[in-house]
Amino acid sequence: MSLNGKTAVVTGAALGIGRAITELLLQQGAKVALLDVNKTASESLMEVLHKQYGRERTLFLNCDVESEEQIKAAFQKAAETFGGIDIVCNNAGVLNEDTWEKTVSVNLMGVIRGSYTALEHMSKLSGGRGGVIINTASLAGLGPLPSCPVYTATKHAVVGFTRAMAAASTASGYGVRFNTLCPGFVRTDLFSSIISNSGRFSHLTDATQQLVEHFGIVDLADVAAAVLEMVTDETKNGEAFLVSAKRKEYVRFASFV
Ligand SMILES: NC(=O)C1=CN([C@@H]2O[C@H](COP(=O)(O)OP(=O)(O)OC[C@H]3O[C@@H](n4cnc5c(N)ncnc54)[C@H](O)[C@@H]3O)[C@@H](O)[C@H]2O)C=CC1
Ligand SMILES: CCCCCC(=O)CC/C=C/C=C/C=C/[C@@H](O)[C@@H](O)CCCC(=O)O
Repeated sequence: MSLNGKTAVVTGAALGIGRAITELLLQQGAKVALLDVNKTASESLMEVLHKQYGRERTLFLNCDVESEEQIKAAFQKAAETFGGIDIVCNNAGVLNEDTWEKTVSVNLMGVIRGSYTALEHMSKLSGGRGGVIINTASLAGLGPLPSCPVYTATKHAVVGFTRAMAAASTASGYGVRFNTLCPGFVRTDLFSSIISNSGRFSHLTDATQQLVEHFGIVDLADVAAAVLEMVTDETKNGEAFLVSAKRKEYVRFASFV
């Protein structure tokens, strides 16, 4: 399915998974607003994207997802520039067990802030045309990563928040689908930071290495493809897509009703 005429916002778009998602959405025809705090990486990516896709289909906005003011201004600018918003990927995340309050602030509060701001533009109840929101959690949102308890907590919270928002959206008639991306290990800057950023749990690095060996390293292309599937398949709402090197599947959660 082509994304021609669709407009996307991706947070943490300059590097790693966010960059891969951005490039795939552009390949499929969407216009993309790239939100990131890393101005240097964003500007060098923008040079590449301008050459490949022209200047009209991309917009870089320097935006820290920890800031309500910056995120509101960035979404407003994206909506004005492209004429509305159809797809939002709340992807920005950090892993640091030392500065764990910041990990909660970016990974959880940033996703909540991004989702609520997105709804102001996308909900059919507030004049939007509906659409889809993909929140990046992790395999660590489904099971424990022992060297990173706070990171694990934020990712479990993203899964729970996104599933609840999907149900809330259906019950309220927002016309917006919500799905969670749960990648296994991906070779990015965040992945490389594990030893320096595990804080008081740095002695558990070997246990992480065992998990890496067990789950393998998943390709960025497979992660981005999972996002595209959840964006384009209109039957997907409230799903969590597990994408590791060995397993690619929608998660089955226990039902208590
Ligand atoms: N690399 C991995 O193994 C996995 C990563 N993830 C998640 O995927 C997402 C992306 O991670 P990676 O691409 O690996 O990381 P990365 O470190 O390569 O890229 C993260 C991007 O987010 C940006 N960013 C960080 N804080 C920000 C903030 N406050 N506001 C706006 N932008 C900000 C960075 O500047 C960077 O461009 C994160 O949510 C991460 O938790 C999930 C599973 C596995
Ligand atoms: C090494 C850097 C970390 C990179 C950041 C990540 O988000 C990587 C994600 C990897 C997390 C692994 C978590 C392991 C979970 C297991 O405990 C297992 O219980 C998960 C099982 C999930 C399932 O089968 O449903």
